[in-house]
Amino acid sequence: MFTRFHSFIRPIEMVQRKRLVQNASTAATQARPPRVRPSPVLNSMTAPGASASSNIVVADRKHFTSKRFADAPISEHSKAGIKHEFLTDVQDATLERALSGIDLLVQAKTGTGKTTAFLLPAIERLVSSFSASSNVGQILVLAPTRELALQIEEEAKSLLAHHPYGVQSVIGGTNINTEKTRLSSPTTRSDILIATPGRLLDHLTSGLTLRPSVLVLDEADRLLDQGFRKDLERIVGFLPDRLGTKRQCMLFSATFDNAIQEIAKLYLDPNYKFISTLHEDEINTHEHVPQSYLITPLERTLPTLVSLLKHAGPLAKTMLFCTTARGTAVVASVLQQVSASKAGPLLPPIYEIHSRMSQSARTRAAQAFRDAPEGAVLVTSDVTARGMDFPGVTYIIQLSLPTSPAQYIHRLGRTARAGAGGEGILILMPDEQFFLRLPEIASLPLTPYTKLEHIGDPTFDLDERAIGQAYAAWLGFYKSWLKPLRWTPAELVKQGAVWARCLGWRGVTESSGGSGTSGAGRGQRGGGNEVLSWTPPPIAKRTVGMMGLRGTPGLNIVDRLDDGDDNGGGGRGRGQPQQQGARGNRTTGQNQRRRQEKSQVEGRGKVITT
Ligand SMILES: Nc1ncnc2c1ncn2[C@@H]1O[C@H](COP(=O)(O)OP(=O)(O)OP(=O)(O)O)[C@@H](O)[C@H]1O
Repeated sequence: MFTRFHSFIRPIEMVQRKRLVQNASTAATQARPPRVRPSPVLNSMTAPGASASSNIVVADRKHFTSKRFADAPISEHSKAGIKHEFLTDVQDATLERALSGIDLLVQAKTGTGKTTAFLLPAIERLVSSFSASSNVGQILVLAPTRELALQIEEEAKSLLAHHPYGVQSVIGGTNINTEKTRLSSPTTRSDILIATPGRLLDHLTSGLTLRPSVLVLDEADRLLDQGFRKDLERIVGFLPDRLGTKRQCMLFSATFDNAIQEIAKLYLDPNYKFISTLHEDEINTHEHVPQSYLITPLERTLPTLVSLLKHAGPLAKTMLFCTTARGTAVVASVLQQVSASKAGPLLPPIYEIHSRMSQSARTRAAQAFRDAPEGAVLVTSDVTARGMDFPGVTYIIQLSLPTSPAQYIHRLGRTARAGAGGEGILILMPDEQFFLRLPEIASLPLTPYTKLEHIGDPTFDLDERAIGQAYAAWLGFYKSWLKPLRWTPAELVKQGAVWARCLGWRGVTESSGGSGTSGAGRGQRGGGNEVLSWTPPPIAKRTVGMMGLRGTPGLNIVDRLDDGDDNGGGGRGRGQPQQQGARGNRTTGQNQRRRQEKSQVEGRGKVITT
């Protein structure tokens, strides 16, 4: 479980943010214009409530200092590449220490400029050890998701615009041979290498040699949790000894969990510095972001969602987080249908992104949402929960339980970035309210949501197979939460049936004898003698076994699903993107890692495919 980090990491170097703010306000009257010149990104941001054409509303200047990049101890080439004027507090707190070459562990709120904070000193390291030929991966940056790796690559390109160095990324879901060609090309510089762990391992195991002088772990707590830990250990095993090469290591995140204490020792020099721009007792989200929760019965979830989107209006830029990849696909499909229906409310264009899509479809969706100046909804799994910097996001809706308090904070952090405003809404069903009482969440300024409009019951017609997949994914997700939910496996199955019905599963067979394996619901119809048997979506025996639900009443167990996918996966729901990807010549190991890279979140000890 996520906890504050300060209490156990030593040596701790807390940055006095108050002091920074004071300095900033004193200096503001002398050196600084009344309002900081907005960055290009800020220029495209619209605060909630403001129309897209209105000027930016800068909601929170707290994380900016009065120090200018123009005065920073960095090369002129770097200065020329920076699009910002003033350093944020995390950039200020880390720059000189990072330049000195010591190892750093850095915690700062979401959207406060951590990417520049690690890229800039790393680039300066290249400047001080200039080599006319490319030193592949002299700076190695690891990121947990492909989208984040691509985003960091873009930022590095921009910072390198006036330097002779180059940056490349290696990520899962793309053709590995093309990457190999790029990395070995004498004409392409790859001084900075941004990678997702699985794909980097593929390269290292097939002969790539790296001797990085700087290693950065972005979203370090995520990279060091169970899902990636083994890969990380193996990657470091391929690198030369840290002491021998004087490799600098920097770990960045907005959150850290207990596991990092042990892992940090493996990655950091004993004299590392811990830098936090959070105060000991400060809450870990932006205070100016209104955050509310809405409790709604499971069967009202989808109408509630439509109501929220309607209330947000056609100009809102919304990220809607769902629990699993399958769940994301099905919610996106529902919203697309509601949006297409003439009788339904006017909704902005709906995009979707999750790990069941091909990488090219993921990249296209991310780009389309990024480019949307206003009025767009990205229905997303946790693949975009961390680090993604989509400009102008005004609303974050979280549908059902986030996998942890840390994940709630990261998802919320997709809005209100770089001082802009935003709003967050968490939708829970009644049994999920325990989440609000978890200490890390109870301390946040979460208030009940009151502005819900009546929306009626939007109609939609989902592919039966898509419903079946979403149902199985739902059971898998909630199976790992049984204890706090106080559900028995039988209750879980009962609730799963409610979810399937909510998605439009009919599953009614009229017979006098019932359907054998199910018995999820039976009733009399019209006062006659006809027995009505309600059957939930079929679920493969093997999946039931893997979920530990063998013997639980109310399941419709079949030996195999018609599409031959025991895990309730593989098929496509109507309107869903194709799942083919650039597969190249993959080995079994690569395929395994590809699957692992897809499974982004460790939900309470279980890997959940997001
Ligand atoms: N000094 C600055 N002045 C103005 N804007 C900045 C500055 N530094 C970074 N930004 C902008 O702020 C936004 C957020 O930056 P970034 O993505 O690095 O945040 P982060 O702290 O890494 O967030 P997360 O924790 O979500 O990964 C980006 O659009 C970036 O261009």
